[in-house]
Amino acid sequence: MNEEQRSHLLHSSSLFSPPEGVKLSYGTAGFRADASILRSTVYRVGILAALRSFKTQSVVGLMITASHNKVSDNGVKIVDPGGGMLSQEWEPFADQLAIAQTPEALLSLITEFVEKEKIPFDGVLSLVLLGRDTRPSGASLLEAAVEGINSIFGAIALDLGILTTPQLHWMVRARNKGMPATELAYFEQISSSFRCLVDLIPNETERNKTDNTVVVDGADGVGGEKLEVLKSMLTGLVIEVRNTGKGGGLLNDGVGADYVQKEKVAPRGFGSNDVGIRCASLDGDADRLVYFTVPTNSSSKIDLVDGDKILSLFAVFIKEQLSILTKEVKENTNNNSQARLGVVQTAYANGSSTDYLKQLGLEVIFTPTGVKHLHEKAAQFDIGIYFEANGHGTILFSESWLSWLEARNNELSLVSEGSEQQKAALRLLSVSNLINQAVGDALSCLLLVEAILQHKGWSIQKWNELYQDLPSRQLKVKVVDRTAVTTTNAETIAVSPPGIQEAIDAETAKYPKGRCFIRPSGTEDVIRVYAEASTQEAADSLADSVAKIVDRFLGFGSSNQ
Ligand SMILES: CC(=O)N[C@H]1[C@@H](OP(=O)(O)O)O[C@H](CO)[C@@H](O)[C@@H]1O
Ligand SMILES: [Mg+2]
Repeated sequence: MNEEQRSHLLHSSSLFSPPEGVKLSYGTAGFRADASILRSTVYRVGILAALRSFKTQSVVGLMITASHNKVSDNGVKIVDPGGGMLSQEWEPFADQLAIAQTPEALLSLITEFVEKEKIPFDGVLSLVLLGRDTRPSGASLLEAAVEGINSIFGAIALDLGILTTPQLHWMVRARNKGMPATELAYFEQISSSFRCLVDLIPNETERNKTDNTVVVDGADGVGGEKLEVLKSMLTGLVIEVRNTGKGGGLLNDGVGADYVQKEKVAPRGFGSNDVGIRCASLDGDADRLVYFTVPTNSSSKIDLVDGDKILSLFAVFIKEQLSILTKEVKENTNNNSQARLGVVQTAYANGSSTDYLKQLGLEVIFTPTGVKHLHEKAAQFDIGIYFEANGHGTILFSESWLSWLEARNNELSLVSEGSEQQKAALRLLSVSNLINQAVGDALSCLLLVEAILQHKGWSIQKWNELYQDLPSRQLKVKVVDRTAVTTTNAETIAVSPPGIQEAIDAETAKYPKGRCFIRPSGTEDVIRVYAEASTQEAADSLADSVAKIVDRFLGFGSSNQ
């Protein structure tokens, strides 16, 4: 870096001092905190994004959101060129940047890093696409990000305004593939592939049996707003959006997928008038989706249809279409077409869902929490389906398998246009266009769920009966230092503090079908406890006892203080 660049950086960073006494880290979803302390962090992530773009010689993204967290929080994360999360190798550098106390310290970190990573600056591209959710703090944080990007000579910031997180991921990926990357292109792609799937519904399906109306809770955030636009482009589906953010409701306040999934109650605006109706809920940045029904008008409790069940529905459909397609291939050619279909879950997946998926004959793999881990594993299959129980997930198709599928479809359209096999090929191609290949996307998942339910002629109740969830309970425990807990085996076993896993095991053994694990949250300053057992009372009691164990080992009254 030349002298001019160095002094520009020193000056620019002197306007963004880090908050005192706060140590933020680039967790499962980037940096997140109370919005009032985030300006310097966001500025620095702007610098990081510009460097990432120079390094990869590609377009990257920067998203300002705190997803399902409360409206006064905000956050920032980088989207890598492929549309996925920032490479994990760069996360430690993000942490160091965020805590550098002075402009000089910041400059020396950057200089060192640029040399170590051999980041090229001369005459090459650096473009960062920026998006933000509807939080009021978003506009000023976005300015800080732009300042950060502009502090690196040659880097260009392009503000795309208010977007869902998955839209930004999609646009970064599309742009790097040389495809149209506008919001309109996004809406057109997902609405037209939905239409293809609906057009391919078998005639024998009693279409009228499925109600084609779904009522969606928009969490009073960006998802509700975007769904209003998308719904006008759809045929064959009626979407009623509530909690759009326009009616004065507060973002994520008693609404949204996280609330619905964790509390298992109906969001604001849903109740006794909705008994039996198919309802869905998005989170604050529309990268999570859950479904639910209100079973009776006597309580606010709901029947939750979570991410595990969305995964199962997708798996059933994909497996079915693959078997139609490859049956033909096996009979007529030697083509090595057998797609490797795999499923990726985390320890939060309901035990019944895993049993069900294994019964279907699928390969099920577990990873630690956080999309980046799931995504990476799913990408190793020809078709990899991943979901977190909370409703974040997608289906990834490998490039090589998609090329095979396209060729096969062309072949079939010549020799047996309109055959069952060709329809299966077309359906799989449509799924690959509909479903976001970059990241979990509530809007595209909603359309895929709706298309599959129509295809199968299933009600939400029928779908929910694929298997019955084991009762579960999740709790959070505040501790002195959550980093004292380290885990292994996809987070199912606590390695430290010593003795805690033995205590958890002893407690779990008391409960039939008991399963319990703890882990430090990557987005909140808490230890999470998850328990499953044969009855709700037992799951509650197991979670409670283990929360007490956590408190005994690590709480404010413990000797670790
Ligand atoms: C139990 C749970 O729901 N954890 C969530 C939550 O992470 P934590 O690391 O548990 O705070 O937020 C992540 C980002 O949205 C999401 O990927 C993850 O699944
Ligand atoms: Mg989210």
